[in-house]
Amino acid sequence: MSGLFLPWVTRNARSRSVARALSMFSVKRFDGSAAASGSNDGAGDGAPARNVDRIAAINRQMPAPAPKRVQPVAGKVKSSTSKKQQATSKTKAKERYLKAKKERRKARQKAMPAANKRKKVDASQEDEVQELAQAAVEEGNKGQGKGEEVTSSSSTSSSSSSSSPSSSSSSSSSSSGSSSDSDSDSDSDAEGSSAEEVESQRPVESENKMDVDEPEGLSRLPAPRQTEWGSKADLALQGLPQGLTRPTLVDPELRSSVKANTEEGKGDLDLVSAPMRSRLEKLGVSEWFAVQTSVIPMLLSHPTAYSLYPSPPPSDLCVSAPTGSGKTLAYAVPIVEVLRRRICIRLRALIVLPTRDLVNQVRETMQGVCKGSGLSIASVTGQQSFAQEQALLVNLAEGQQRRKNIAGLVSSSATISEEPSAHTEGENTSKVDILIATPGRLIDHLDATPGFTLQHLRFLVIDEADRLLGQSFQEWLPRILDALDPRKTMQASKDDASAPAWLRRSISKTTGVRLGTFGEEEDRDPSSSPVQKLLFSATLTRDPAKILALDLRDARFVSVQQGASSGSFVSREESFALPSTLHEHYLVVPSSDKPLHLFALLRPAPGADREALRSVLCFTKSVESASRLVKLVELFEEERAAIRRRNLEEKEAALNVQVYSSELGPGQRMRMLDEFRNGQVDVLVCSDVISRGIDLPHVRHVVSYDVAVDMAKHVHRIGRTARAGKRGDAWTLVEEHEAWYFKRMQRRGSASADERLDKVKMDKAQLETAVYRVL
Ligand SMILES: Nc1ncnc2c1ncn2[C@@H]1O[C@H](COP(=O)(O)OP(=O)(O)OP(=O)(O)O)[C@@H](O)[C@H]1O
Repeated sequence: MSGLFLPWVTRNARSRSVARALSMFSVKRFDGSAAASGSNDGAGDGAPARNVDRIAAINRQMPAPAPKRVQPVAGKVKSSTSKKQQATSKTKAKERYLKAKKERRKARQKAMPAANKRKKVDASQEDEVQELAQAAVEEGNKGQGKGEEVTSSSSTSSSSSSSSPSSSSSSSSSSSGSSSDSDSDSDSDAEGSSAEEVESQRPVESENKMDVDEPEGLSRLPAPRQTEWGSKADLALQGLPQGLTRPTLVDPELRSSVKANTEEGKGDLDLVSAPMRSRLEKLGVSEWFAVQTSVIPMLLSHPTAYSLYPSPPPSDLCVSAPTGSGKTLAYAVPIVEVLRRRICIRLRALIVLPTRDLVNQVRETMQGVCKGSGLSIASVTGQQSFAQEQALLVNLAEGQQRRKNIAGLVSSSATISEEPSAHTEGENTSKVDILIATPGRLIDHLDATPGFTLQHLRFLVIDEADRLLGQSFQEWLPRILDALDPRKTMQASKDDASAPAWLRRSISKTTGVRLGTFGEEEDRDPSSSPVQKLLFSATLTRDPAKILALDLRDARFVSVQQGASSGSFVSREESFALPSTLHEHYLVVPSSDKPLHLFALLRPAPGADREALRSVLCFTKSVESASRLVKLVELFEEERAAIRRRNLEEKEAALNVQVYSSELGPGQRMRMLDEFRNGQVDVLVCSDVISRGIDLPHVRHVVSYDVAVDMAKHVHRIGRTARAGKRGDAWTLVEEHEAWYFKRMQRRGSASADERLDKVKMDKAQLETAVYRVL
């Protein structure tokens, strides 16, 4: 049944708000099964079975329909006359062929020596079978040439059917019926089956259907296959630096005290200064996490680590560590430790992040760590006007003023002609030591902010590197690399903290006095950039093309993952490590029952053996789905409250469910995150806009209402909980037709998927009770 048909909604006086909400979901269809169950259940309004169907009918509008494979129709329509003609012509051809074949064999046997005769008989029988099949095919092709339709050769003989392609398809078509039950497949394979077994369990129904109907003579194109990651050797061959093919593996359980190690001699982490330690302790950091324990010494123990223009420059570093494992401090602490010794302000550290929210978050962390160091920090994301950001970055007014003052001091003949333009790098008037930026806005400033330069950069951090390296807008990466290249910014490489280059030249010309420089500016090697590049992500992939584009120097790769200490790490090159405190559950559900399952998680039936989920971050596939889901949950809540009132049950607080989306203004987004942090919002529904990097320590549960499109996205989503060693639970609602793909994604994307994943089953009673209490 199609068209707008919602009899139960209009009949049910109690559900006027349901009808209102439904009209918002623009319900266009109410299919026969739901209507039938609504009218046949014989129960009054609010009967459980009927309500389940009603909700299912609402939800039918929510998920996008799964794409269907188009079945080829060629070769399907066959007239019975042509089939008979074909069968007759084939039989005759076969007879003719057999006769000729028999005669040939006899002649051969006569000519053969006696000893060989017995062996050859067997072989010739096999030949015969093959030639029979060949003859049948040839005959069929002749028929095709005459405009006859070709039928499957499986009908000709049992032996030939085993070798002909069409017969194999017919046998697989019979098996497709049994293999089509993807749900039962997903139910049964949770324990202990290998990745290969998963491959063999792939639902083959649609493929085999296509085989059955394919016209003979057309060879099928190979099925698309996902690119496999190469072995270490393969990666190395593709030009990946050696250091990246051999990761330094770090046990995620590794910890060390932030307090200075006074008893057992100096440890690597004792390189961290006392003021920094006390600062961290004030921030609640008493021990270093694994990624910090390994990365901080790597960055601070190099002989030239504290130099602003290290020569030789230290190695670049790529770090992959689970979500919530403390990667931000792993780079923030060494940066502040090195830069706190600087004398004059230059832009020395640039941290690039993919979103404004992440920039704000990292800026706050940096400000916390920097406090008392004298370093200045700024961020540019486009949230402020361009002019405001420029005013934060460079001190143009001061630079212009200085030029004016100097013009008065130095003789006019010597200075005015040499005075560089306001854009000259030599007149660096940076107001910040550390800049945190989104790539687009950074490029805008490189283009249009006079005096803004990256030539003094000591650290370039690319956080969420795999995501950023996948973005090419404004050619941000090559532009940054160009801005770092000293050969391209040579002109201003020897400026001075107190006197710009043009002034030094002018003064030495007129007075003969050579002005000194602060620090190591004079000694820096103009052919190589002092910048150390640091890449971080929980899902850092070593895609050679992207890595090579970064022009890394002697790069090393640190990977924090389970099994590293025991040596049991196997070379699953691109598998992602997950926090050990994360518990992952999934529910295989019919698409139409997804809201019911979510609601049953939020409002479990009385007596259910699990607690209601609160502090939930819920991911949907789009902003639109997020808004609709929020409306649906609100509707459930309204009805639930109404029933409780009528039943004189105790009043209970309604769930506060909100949408968080990029469509909200920056202020609204910040407010909403604050409310969520404070516990005012119970469920925050969002698309993948905050799946990466956002640190909301109180998030106890993550629900993937729609399955993530790939494992990397899944890892970032579920990584919003179980952070900093706390327990967290992730729940994924998997539609029946997605079950196989979900499991394959899990097994390919992370080791120990089978042990980790907990399959949750909700019986109908649990769902019905939940719904009964709603409507
Ligand atoms: N040594 C530590 N002791 C206690 N808390 C820490 C420590 N290091 C980091 N944290 C806290 O852990 C949380 C997660 O840190 P952070 O955001 O740096 O994780 P991450 O590895 O960058 O995660 P993601 O990959 O999701 O971005 C933060 O709240 C941070 O304050």
